[in-house]
Amino acid sequence: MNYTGIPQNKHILHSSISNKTLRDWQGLSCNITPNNLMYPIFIVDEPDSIQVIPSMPGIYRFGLNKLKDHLAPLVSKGLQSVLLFGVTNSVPKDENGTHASTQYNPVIQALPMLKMWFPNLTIACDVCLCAYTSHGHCGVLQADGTINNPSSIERIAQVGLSYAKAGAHVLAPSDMMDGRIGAIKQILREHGLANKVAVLSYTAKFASNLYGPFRDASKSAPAFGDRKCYQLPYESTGLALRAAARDVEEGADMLMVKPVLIYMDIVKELKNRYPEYPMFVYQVSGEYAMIHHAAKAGAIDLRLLLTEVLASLRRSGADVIITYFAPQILEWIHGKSKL
Ligand SMILES: NCC(=O)CCC(=O)O
Ligand SMILES: [Zn+2]
Ligand SMILES: [Zn+2]
Repeated sequence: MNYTGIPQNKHILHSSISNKTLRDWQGLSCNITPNNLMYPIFIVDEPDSIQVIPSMPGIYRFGLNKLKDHLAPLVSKGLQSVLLFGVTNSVPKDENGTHASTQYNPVIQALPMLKMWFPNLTIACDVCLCAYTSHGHCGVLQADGTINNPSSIERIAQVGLSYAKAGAHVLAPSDMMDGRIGAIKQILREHGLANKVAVLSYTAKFASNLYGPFRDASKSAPAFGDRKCYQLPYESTGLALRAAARDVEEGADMLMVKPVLIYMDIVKELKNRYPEYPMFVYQVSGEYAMIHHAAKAGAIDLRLLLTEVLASLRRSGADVIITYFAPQILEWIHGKSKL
């Protein structure tokens, strides 16, 4: 025995983790509740169909008449929020994405129904043109094929307004045009909706190789070129920070990093810089596919790995995780008090 006062026991860590409650106390800020989840949904313009998406096993495109049955069990398990994407098969596409803001847009049709069926569900709408433009780009183009930024943000603001008028609680512009947050905030103010509708900015949306399955799901692949002139280069922390400063300045209510698993340094940095803002992260289609296929091949255990991934996202600073795994996670939360 040594009673000299030298704190020999100070670095014994096992005492903090020797039972489950003790371990839980070490990570309470990483807990996952239904409030930490947002579920992306594809709504297709064929009211009675449920369409398989081959590149995203387990995820479907739902027609308007199939949405209620899909969502009701999830809402009863605690689902708090959804992120809506429209997918069009028969709606004519044009240069300006005209039907992104008309009744042809399946999201605009679905909003009043969803609000009636699920009055406590918070509904966010992805605001973009790419599913409605003939060229498949996220903005309006000039004759030489480059982005016309002023026309693009005018259209994006109009699309946002039409979702807001149809009942959206949150507008999430994913187009990555300069000035879109300010343009949306301005049009909401002009129509008396600024105090009712929040703006979740896809702040740091990187030009990633992880979006492939989504483009298949939403039929929004660009007809030519790529999105590198408006999405962020993945090497650039500097542009991600400038994008966040810009969006905060323009009045964004919530921030997002997308994709997430290979961008967690950015999540941490943005959360440290903007602790006042809820931090959203989007676990995108390619991340979903990688985890799904690894589990299917028997390389990893889906539940164990996903639990670890979710905890690590929370640890890095994420408040809300947008994930295609939401139904699965809710099922686990529902079956057990803690994930
Ligand atoms: N605005 C949404 C995307 O661009 C892609 C999301 C995904 O890959 O899941
Ligand atoms: Zn887009
Ligand atoms: Zn997008």
